[in-house]
Amino acid sequence: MSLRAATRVTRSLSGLLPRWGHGQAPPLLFSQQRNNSTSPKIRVEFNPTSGVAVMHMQSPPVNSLSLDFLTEFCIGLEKLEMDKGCRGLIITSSQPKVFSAGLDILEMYGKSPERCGEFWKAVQEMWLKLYGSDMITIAAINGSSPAGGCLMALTCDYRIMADQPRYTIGLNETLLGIVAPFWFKDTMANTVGHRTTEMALQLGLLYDPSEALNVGLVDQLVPEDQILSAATQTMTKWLAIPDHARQITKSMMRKPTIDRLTSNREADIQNFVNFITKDSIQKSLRAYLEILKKKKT
Ligand SMILES: CCCCCCCC/C=C\C/C=C/C(=O)SCCNC(=O)CCNC(=O)[C@H](O)C(C)(C)COP(=O)(O)OP(=O)(O)OC[C@H]1O[C@@H](n2cnc3c(N)ncnc32)[C@H](O)[C@@H]1OP(=O)(O)O
Repeated sequence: MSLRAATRVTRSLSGLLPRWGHGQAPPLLFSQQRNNSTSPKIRVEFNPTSGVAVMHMQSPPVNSLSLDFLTEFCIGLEKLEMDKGCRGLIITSSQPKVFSAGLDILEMYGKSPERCGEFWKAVQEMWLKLYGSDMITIAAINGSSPAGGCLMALTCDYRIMADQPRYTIGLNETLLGIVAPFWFKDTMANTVGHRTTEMALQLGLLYDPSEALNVGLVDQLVPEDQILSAATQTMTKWLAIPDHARQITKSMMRKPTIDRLTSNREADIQNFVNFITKDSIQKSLRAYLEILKKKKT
């Protein structure tokens, strides 16, 4: 059964699930240790001659955005941002078939409100740093990229996706019974327009590469083995533009969206915590996690 079809079963499944109290962790059925490995989740290669860095996401199995991952990502990004010699950043995945599976669902399931707040602050930080980056940012999407993974790609200046029909990309939050926050929605609308975003978000649409190119969610498709060379070629074109003019233009386009979150950060964290710790939402997340597990059997 496809994940999308399986997700439709969530509603009928949820009636069979046991209830648990607000803020109380249900029995741990899932491995909560997976992302606690101490090996680096991000590998950065910087070429001082070209001024371009390649960030490889290497957090098995699916580069899910855990608190540890996001912290490492932001530290890496900050270091590159402070290095005046670094003008461009390509983000890609070292994991087979997946760019990023989006937010780590285990960070949102059975966690205390304090921990959820800390996690959400890190998600905001990743978006603020990447969307507001002075560097030229290119996502080399060499695998599926749902929800938060799609957000990460949308936050870059340019998106190249591997032309592999089984890969999908989109903000599919509603399929999990959750809602894409306003700044996820704004980032998508800034890229593909209001109408496409409205429909995609309500239906939780996951696009294959050709559909994603058609709606403008990605800018270019290439065979998977050419993704880094295509990203490097595009980067060369962007590097030819004087930095200050490009950076001011980028800031002019993105500042109103960034300001909207910056001036509502605390309220946004509170909204997230209130929403995600609701019994009904925890129940949906649990059912979704079970579906992900069952997919294998
Ligand atoms: C009133 C308004 C209030 C607003 C409040 C805002 C609330 C909004 C909150 C949050 C927004 C949410 C954003 C998100 O990003 S949620 C995450 C969404 N992600 C997904 O739906 C992706 C799910 N995963 C997949 O579809 C697939 O795993 C895949 C296509 C990425 C890869 O497929 P495949 O290679 O076949 O791998 P498996 O499915 O077998 O997975 C391997 C392994 O990884 C686990 N896993 C997958 N995704 C996640 C994840 N996102 N988080 C944690 N773990 C994940 C999966 O369970 C398997 O685990 P294993 O069995 O232990 O190996």
